[in-house]
Amino acid sequence: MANPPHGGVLKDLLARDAPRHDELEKESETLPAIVLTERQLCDLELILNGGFSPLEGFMSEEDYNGVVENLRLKNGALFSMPICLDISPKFVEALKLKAGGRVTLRDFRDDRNLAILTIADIYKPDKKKEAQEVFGGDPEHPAIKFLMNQTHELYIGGKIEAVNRLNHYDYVALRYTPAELRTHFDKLGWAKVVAFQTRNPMHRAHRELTVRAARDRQANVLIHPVVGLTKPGDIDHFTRVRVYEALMPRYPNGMAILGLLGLAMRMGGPREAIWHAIIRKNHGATHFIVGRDHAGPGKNSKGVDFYGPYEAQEAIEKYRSELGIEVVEFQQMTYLPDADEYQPKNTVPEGVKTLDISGTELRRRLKVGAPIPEWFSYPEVVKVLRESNPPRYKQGFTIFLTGLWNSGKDAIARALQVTLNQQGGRSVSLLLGETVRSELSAELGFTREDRDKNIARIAFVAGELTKAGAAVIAAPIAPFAAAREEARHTVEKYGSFFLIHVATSLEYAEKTDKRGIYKKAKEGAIKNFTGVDDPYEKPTDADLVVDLEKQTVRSIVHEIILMLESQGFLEAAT
Ligand SMILES: Nc1ncnc2c1ncn2[C@@H]1O[C@H](COP(=O)(O)OS(=O)(=O)O)[C@@H](OP(=O)(O)O)[C@H]1O
Repeated sequence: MANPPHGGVLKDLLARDAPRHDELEKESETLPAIVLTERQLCDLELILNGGFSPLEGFMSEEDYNGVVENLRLKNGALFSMPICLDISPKFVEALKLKAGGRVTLRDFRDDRNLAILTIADIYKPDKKKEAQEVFGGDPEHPAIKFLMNQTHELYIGGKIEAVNRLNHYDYVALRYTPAELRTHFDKLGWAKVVAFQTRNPMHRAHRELTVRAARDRQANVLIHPVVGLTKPGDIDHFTRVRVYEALMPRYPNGMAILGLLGLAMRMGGPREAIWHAIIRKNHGATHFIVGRDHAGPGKNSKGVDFYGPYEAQEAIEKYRSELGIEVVEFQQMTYLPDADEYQPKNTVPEGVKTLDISGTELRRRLKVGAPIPEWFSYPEVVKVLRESNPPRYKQGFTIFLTGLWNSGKDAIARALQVTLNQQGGRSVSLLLGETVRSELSAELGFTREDRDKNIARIAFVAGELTKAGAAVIAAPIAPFAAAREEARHTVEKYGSFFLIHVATSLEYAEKTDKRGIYKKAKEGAIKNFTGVDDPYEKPTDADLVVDLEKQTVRSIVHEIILMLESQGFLEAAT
């Protein structure tokens, strides 16, 4: 039998309310609705499926205060994390929400009604106290930043009736509800299950650690990674799940299974560790691995750790007797090259050689395509990570040429396009000013506002193409520094951006104008013409400055190619 849930009864609201589904669905259509955010959706899913048992809804004021102050619900049960539905006073007023009323909770992704909440109370939390008591009070803590900047002023508490489960479209088969996992453990005949929480890719050390935990306790293993919300900047869950799937065959057959948990983490260290243990208990695990700095957000900007390395383990220890899940303390594993094995760091005798690769070093190696040794990770895991972190020579980039009309930027752009096509390896997209103006921005004129919009559209397209691995060459006039900076910012979310100022002088651009455009502009036939009666703000942040009066198109293209090559974009690593 799987471990009994927290509080004794699995609060599987979906199963409980299934017989009343049609009636509840009908009612949900008639009620005012709150459209849930991504984080609220994650919380709701775990309330609906019993992952947060004994909760049956979002916390009312008494439960909330009890949890913040003493880690206890009103009924005395241990619970360490406030699970609250925040709402703005304006919204409460607009929908005339009040205690006793009923409100539908809706999914923002597909507008489906998921639940009905019967309002117990609407209250103003003491956010300062919550920040201090729950997360430790450092204003740089991500959960405190979220609480202060993104969480609305009021919380709305009340019990929930389930209408529909959340729809997922990724890794659906691996997302087990607590009830499903419990059934699965029973079917497999697993009496003892060690759960392993992670928000990172797993390597050989993690495999050794979990196997060791299983061996010590004569248990099986549940790899239970978080795929809801983790720390900003973490490796995306798509990559991670492919990593876990690649790793699973490395466990002895029948020893371990993989299940995904749609939790929104708070990075709350000690409080979060207790919460994680309760969630795993609800999913049927009997043992839970708690590591060094478990669910901690690392260091603040002054380099100070938000939590002590063993604070989480100490917090758990304090509640050990009532947790109902045995905590297995994580010993950091280290590699002993002479023995070709992993050992807990604290058991390695002095003088014995050990090897480690830090997360930062791993990211560096992935970025530059440097080797990752087999003692550290399995080739199939590294392959997945490399696919998601291709080396520079496989990454997309944007070359953004800015300059006056007839500065030569279009000629350079076209010559660069064919040069890169000749090189091969990437598709090359050319976004000339005139093409964009006719295909994307036909309705725009040449006011500053319209020009800014035009550049923002180019940046959006360039960003998407860069993300997809293309070489993008954009060549608008882009006379304003702020818009160029914004474009850099947009593209750099996905790849590299090079600003090239084609600094050919106005005199030269005018002298070589075979179409008589400058003449027309000077005569007033074209208004707001850049360089004539509209400004051009010279870039101060260009990655390269070129000038067609002093250089040929060929030499400029060569300069750009050399710049790309020097940064690893053109040469395949050996
Ligand atoms: N007032 C004014 N100022 C500047 N340019 C003008 C203006 N009116 C029209 N054109 C023609 O529009 C083309 C330049 O547009 P861009 O998209 O590169 O400009 S911007 O980056 O949005 O500022 C460029 O067209 P092409 O020669 O076809 O490239 C200009 O000739």
